[in-house]
Formats: sequence, C-alpha cells, structure tokens
Amino acid sequence: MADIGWGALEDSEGFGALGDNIDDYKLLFNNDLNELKSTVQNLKHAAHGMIFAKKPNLLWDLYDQKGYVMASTNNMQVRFDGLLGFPGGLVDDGEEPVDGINREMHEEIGLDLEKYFFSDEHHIASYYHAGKGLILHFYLMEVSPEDYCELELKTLSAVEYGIETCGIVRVPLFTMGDGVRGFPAYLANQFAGNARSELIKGLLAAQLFSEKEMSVALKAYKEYTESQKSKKLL
Ligand SMILES: O=c1[nH]cnc2c1ncn2[C@H]1C[C@H](O)[C@@H](COP(=O)(O)OP(=O)(O)O)O1
Repeated sequence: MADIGWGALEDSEGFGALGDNIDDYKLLFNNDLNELKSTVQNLKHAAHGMIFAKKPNLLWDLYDQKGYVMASTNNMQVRFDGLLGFPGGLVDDGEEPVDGINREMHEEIGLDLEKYFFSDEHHIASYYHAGKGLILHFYLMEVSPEDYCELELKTLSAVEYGIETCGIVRVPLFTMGDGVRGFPAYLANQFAGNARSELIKGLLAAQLFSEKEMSVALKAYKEYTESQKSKKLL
C-alpha cells in the first residue's frame, strides 16, 4: 500500500516530534510573552489543561489516594501518537489560547462549556520552545468528585474520542511499598511536549502533593528509569 503520509496534519506534525530535551521548554515570566510576540515571527500556541477533583480516600484500605486527576490520552492520555498528555491542542490562527483550550476540551473530552469553562484565572504557566517556535499554555481547573466522574464518562462520546483521544487516564496519586509503583512509575511513561513537567506543576499548584512528597517521588522515578536503562529495558 502506498505511504500517503499524514496529509493535512503534516504542517503541525513537527510540533510533536520526539527527542525534546526538557531544558528546551523555558518557563515564561510576566512580560516574556509580550516580548516574544513583538520579536518572534510566526509563533504557534498550544493550550492544554488539567482537570482534577480532590477526594482523599484509602485505596484498598491501604494507599492514601489524594484525588482524581484527569490526564487525557488524546494527545496526551493515550493520544493518537501513543504518548500521554492533557486534553488540549494547537490554538488556531487568530484564536486566543483560552478559547483554543475550551474548543479543544469540547472536541476531545466532550466538556460541557455551559457548565465548565476555562478562563484566564485557570492559567498557571506558559513555556516557550524556541526551536519549534511554540508556546505552551497550561491551565488548571478543580471540579467536584461527582462532576469529575461524569466528565470521565462523557469522554467516551466526545467528537474526537477514538481519533485524537484514545482513552482517559487517572494518574495514580500514591506510591506503593516498593517506593516506585504508583505515581513514580506513572511518570516513567512517554509524555507529549512537556506534559510531564506540567503534571508535576499542576499537582503542586493543586496542593495534591507537597514539595517534599514530590521530591521523594521524583527521586524514585529517576532512579527507576536509570535502573530500567541499565537492564536495557528502556
Ligand atoms: O499535554 C501536553 N502538555 C504540553 N505539551 C503538549 C501536550 N500535548 C501535546 N503537547 C505539545 C506537543 C504537540 O505537538 C503540541 C500540540 O498539541 P496537540 O495536543 O498535539 O495539538 P493538536 O491536537 O494536534 O491540535 O503541543
């Protein structure tokens, strides 16, 4: 069969290219965005968001599970390209990032925009990848545990379900007795863009993890990935 390539996707395919170095994504501060807009031509924007609910509970009466976190697998969560990421996507030309995230949330997870709506107050960080000319905007929204479960179910009937979004993922917010399985092992998956860093930032901002808990989990994740490499499992 002839290789027909990615067709219309070809133009934006490079933004998702593998091989990024995390240091390529620079956190933007107050006036950086305006300065970039006035100095760099043809900037592209993307906006992604983390939706979470806090529901402390003991999983199997054992693991302190602090809440639910929705990571979507469209792009993210198991996205069409096999990587994990948050719902969201590229912002259309002439569109504001906040409008882009609402549009993408509706397409990818069926978010009812009459009820839930991302606004500028939900924005927690932006990052710039100079090599790609790409600015990533990250948003965070809390919903009730009941609404969270309803949103999960709605994902299955979203327009992009089965196309961009291949599944919805709950992030395990606990670590098992071996110190690795649970959240540290989840971090060892492959993520789109800087979604791993966004997840860490989002969990801290949502106060689902303390700085100390996060640093223990990150140490375990790093040691785990090193050990996998030395066993040639990665
Ligand atoms: O969750 C994410 N966090 C940070 N960056 C991400 C995430 N998901 C994707 N990306 C990067 C890499 C992608 O190529 C670009 C565009 O996002 P994407 O969601 O793939 O855009 P479209 O759905 O194709 O519009 O951002």
